[in-house]
Amino acid sequence: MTSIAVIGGGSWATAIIKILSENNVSIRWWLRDRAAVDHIRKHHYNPDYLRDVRLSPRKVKTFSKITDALNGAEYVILAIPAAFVQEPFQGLTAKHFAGKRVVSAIKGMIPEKNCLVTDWVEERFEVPLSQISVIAGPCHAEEVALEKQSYLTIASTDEACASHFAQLMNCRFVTANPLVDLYGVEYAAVMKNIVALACGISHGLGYGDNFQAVLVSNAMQEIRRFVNAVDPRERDLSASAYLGDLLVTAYSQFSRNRTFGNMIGRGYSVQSAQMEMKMIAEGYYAVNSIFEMNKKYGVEMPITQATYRILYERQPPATEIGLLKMKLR
Ligand SMILES: NC(=O)c1ccc[n+]([C@@H]2O[C@H](COP(=O)([O-])OP(=O)(O)OC[C@H]3O[C@@H](n4cnc5c(N)ncnc54)[C@H](O)[C@@H]3O)[C@@H](O)[C@H]2O)c1
Ligand SMILES: O=P(O)(O)OC[C@H](O)CO
Repeated sequence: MTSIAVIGGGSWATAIIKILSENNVSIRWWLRDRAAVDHIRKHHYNPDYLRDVRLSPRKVKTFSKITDALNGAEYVILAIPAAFVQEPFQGLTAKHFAGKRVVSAIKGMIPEKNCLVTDWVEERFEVPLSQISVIAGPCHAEEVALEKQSYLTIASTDEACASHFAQLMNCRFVTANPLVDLYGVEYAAVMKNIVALACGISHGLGYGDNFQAVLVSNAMQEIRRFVNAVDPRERDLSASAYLGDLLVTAYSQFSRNRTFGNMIGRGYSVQSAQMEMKMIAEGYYAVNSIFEMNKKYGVEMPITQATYRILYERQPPATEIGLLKMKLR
C-alpha cells in the first residue's frame, strides 16, 4: 500500500481522495478544521465539500496535526489554495520532507512571493525538483464526485516521477497521463484561472458566446506568449493539460473563477463576491502575481492587464472590457 498524505480539506482534496481510494493506497488526510476531522472519522464523508462522496475508513485516516499526517507518507499532496498553503507548514523544516515526493494539486501562485507552489516547495523544504510533480488537466471536483470520465495530466521535470504518480491516479473514471513540462503546465493552469475571471466578467456584463469564443482564442495566444517567455521549450499547447483546462474553466457551470468573474461583471465588489462564494477563486490572487511577474518579461497580455485593472485598480468592468474588445482579433 502506498502511503499518501493529503493536505487540505476543500473540494479538490476530497475529490483526489476519492480517486486515490480506488487504488491500493493508505491516505493520511490533514484538514484545518478539527470538527471536520472528527466528523469524517465518525460519518465517513466531508461535511463541508462533496458530501455525497463516501470515504473508506480502512483507506482514509484524518488528522488535525500536520506532522501526524506526514508521518511515514511516501507522497505529500498539497490541495489548499496557494494563498493559504504556507500557513499549515509553519515551523516545519526540510527534515519533515526528507525522502518524500511532493505533488501540488494547486493551480495558483503564492501571493506574497509571486512564485509557483513547486518553486516554494523546492526552496523551502529542499525537495529535489525531480521529486516534485503537479496534478493538472481539465477536471472539476464536482464531476469526479459523480464519477464522470475525466483526464488528468501529471507533470514533472522527471518522467519516472510523473509516471509513478499517474499510475496511482488512474482508475475506473480517471485516466491520468504523465508529461515532462512542469513549469509550462503549472503556469498555464495559473493563467487559465485569470481567463475564466475575464470570461465571467464579460458574461456578467452581457457579452455572449460569440465574444467569449474570441476571448478564449486570444487567451490561448496570451498563455502561449507568456509561458514561452518564462520557460522556453517545445510544447504542444493544444494538449488537454493546457487548452483543455482553459476550455473547462471558461465554459463550465462549476468553475469557481468564472462564477467569481460573473459576479464582478454584474456589479459586485471583490469583497462581496468573495463573501458570497464559499470557495476560493485562485485567479483573483494569480492576476496580481502574473501582472507583477510580467514587469520583468514585458509580454503583451491585454486580458491579464484588463482583469488586473478591474480587480486591483477598481476600474469599471464595462470600460475595461470595452477597451479589451478593440484589442481582440
Ligand atoms: N475544485 C476543483 O475542482 C479543483 C480542480 C483542480 C484544481 N483545483 C485547485 O485545488 C486547490 C484547492 O482548491 P479547492 O477547490 O479544493 O478549494 P475550495 O474552495 O473547495 O476549498 C477551500 C480550501 O481552502 C481552505 N482555506 C480557506 N481559507 C483558508 C485560510 N484562511 N487558511 C487556510 N486554509 C483556508 C479550506 O480549508 C479548504 O481546504 C486550488 O488551487 C484550486 O485551483 C481545484
Ligand atoms: O474552473 P475552476 O475555476 O473551478 O478551477 C477548477 C479546475 O482548475 C478546473 O480544471
